[in-house]
Amino acid sequence: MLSATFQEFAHPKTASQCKSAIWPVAVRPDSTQLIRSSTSRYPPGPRPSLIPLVGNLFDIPKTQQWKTFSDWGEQYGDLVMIQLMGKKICIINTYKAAQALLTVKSSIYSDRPAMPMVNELQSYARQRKLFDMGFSARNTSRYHGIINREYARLLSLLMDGSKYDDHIKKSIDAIVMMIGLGYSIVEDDPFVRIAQQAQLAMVSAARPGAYLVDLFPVLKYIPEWLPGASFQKVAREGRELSKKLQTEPFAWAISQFRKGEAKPSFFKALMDSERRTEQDSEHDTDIRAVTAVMYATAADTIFSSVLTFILAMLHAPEAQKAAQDELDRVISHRLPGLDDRTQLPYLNALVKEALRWELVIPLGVYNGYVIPAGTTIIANQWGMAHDPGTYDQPYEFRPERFLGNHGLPDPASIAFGWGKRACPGRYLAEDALFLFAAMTLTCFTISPVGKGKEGIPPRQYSDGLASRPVPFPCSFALRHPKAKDLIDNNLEYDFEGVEEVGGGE
Ligand code: HEM
Repeated sequence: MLSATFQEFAHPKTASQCKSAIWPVAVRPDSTQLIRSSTSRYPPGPRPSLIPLVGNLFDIPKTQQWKTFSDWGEQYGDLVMIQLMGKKICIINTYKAAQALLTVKSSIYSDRPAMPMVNELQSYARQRKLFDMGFSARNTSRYHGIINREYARLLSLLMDGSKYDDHIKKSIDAIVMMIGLGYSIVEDDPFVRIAQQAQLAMVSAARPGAYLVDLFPVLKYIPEWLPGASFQKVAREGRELSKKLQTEPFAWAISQFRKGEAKPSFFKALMDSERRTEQDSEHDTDIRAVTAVMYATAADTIFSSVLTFILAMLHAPEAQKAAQDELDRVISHRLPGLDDRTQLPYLNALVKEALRWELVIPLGVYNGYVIPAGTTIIANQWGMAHDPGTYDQPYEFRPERFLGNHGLPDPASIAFGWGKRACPGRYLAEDALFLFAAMTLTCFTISPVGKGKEGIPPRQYSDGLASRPVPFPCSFALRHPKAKDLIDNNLEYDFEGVEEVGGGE
């Protein structure tokens, strides 16, 4: 059954679509010739090297691999097969194929963790259920008060105009630590520092293909002093950081809980849950791991999506203006909240477009794929979001594409991954991005610092599992005197009434 689906996508584009235009084919003089016949059960792809085991190693660029994968997609079709060290890797470049292979058929994945380097840091498969419970749409809405309060403070800091990215990063750290543990961060916070280090180790460890151990789990048994086994060192350091991340903040949270002083949070919801008994050490181990994963994954991803939103506002001032007009029309006398979302269709479309325009996680890696046995799957999320066959003029920032009955895939269904391994923090991420956009656009105009087209910062993104814009200057200018009043009045507003976060779902 699956092979039928696989075969459905495992053919190249028609001759007219296919740049090489020689399907089925054997020979072209460059390294990207098609090498398989139409009767092959595998999709086509660039020709692997004749040197044993090297495969397509030298065809894969060291940075921004997703762009090369998209070029291959145009050349070979929805699915592209490459080889590394004798191992087959299938790249999915279109939403349609990803839906069929990764979502509809997601039950065929093994539960086996995808990447040993990452899983050294976050072996929490058993704990996924707790995550899903804590961050269901309903439970996430109980954290809205925390996000509101922090953003209200952030607006007043953005008025000073400088170091906007520092202010935003701290605000998101504060949100994540409060939601995760009920913890208020301080200047140069020690827990935030550990979370950042662990996150960095995880991100560099998870760069697809960065470490062969991702493809050959057996390599993890090689001692780290052997030449070429530097991944062992990274994994060891990652394990140490992971341990620190799991123990230090948790010890603080437990002491608060025992004193009866724990604030509503993900941690407290799990501690209060009916599943836990006083002597339940297994459940406590799960809570420790899962809260650590939460603050290691949430802050940087939300930060990246917010930076992309800001960069997009510099590239598409007319979209910014349209969202501001909508906000002024619908809510004029107060700051917007998440409850206003249904009244703000244009802003909703703008946030979707920000998730599509650049991807926080450009590539997803999946293992345990059954057919062909042992194939590693790379979901080229970036390629899917920029596929002109799905989104017209994909490099343009055009929220209008998501207005009315557009029939387009929701970018969230690409940006947050697939099937069983899809992002459990999706609702929190979307809410945090939406509220950031709504509050900042109500109060500020976001503009480039420089003049003219040259003043607009380029769309340059970092590499790694999670990508973000390289730092760029911009200005937040108050839109009108009333905006300052809105900000000042909200600082006095008491958002303390954050609801208890219940277990429930
Ligand atoms: C805009 C922000 C975010 C984006 C775009 C994003 C995207 C993703 C994607 C694509 C995956 C799947 C990775 C894979 O292919 O294996 C993922 C996994 C994950 N995300 Fe997010 N994420 C975001 C925010 C968050 C937040 C706020 C949290 C925590 C509350 C979170 C927690 C996780 C966890 C724990 C996983 C691993 C899930 C598993 O393997 O079962 N993410 N995320």
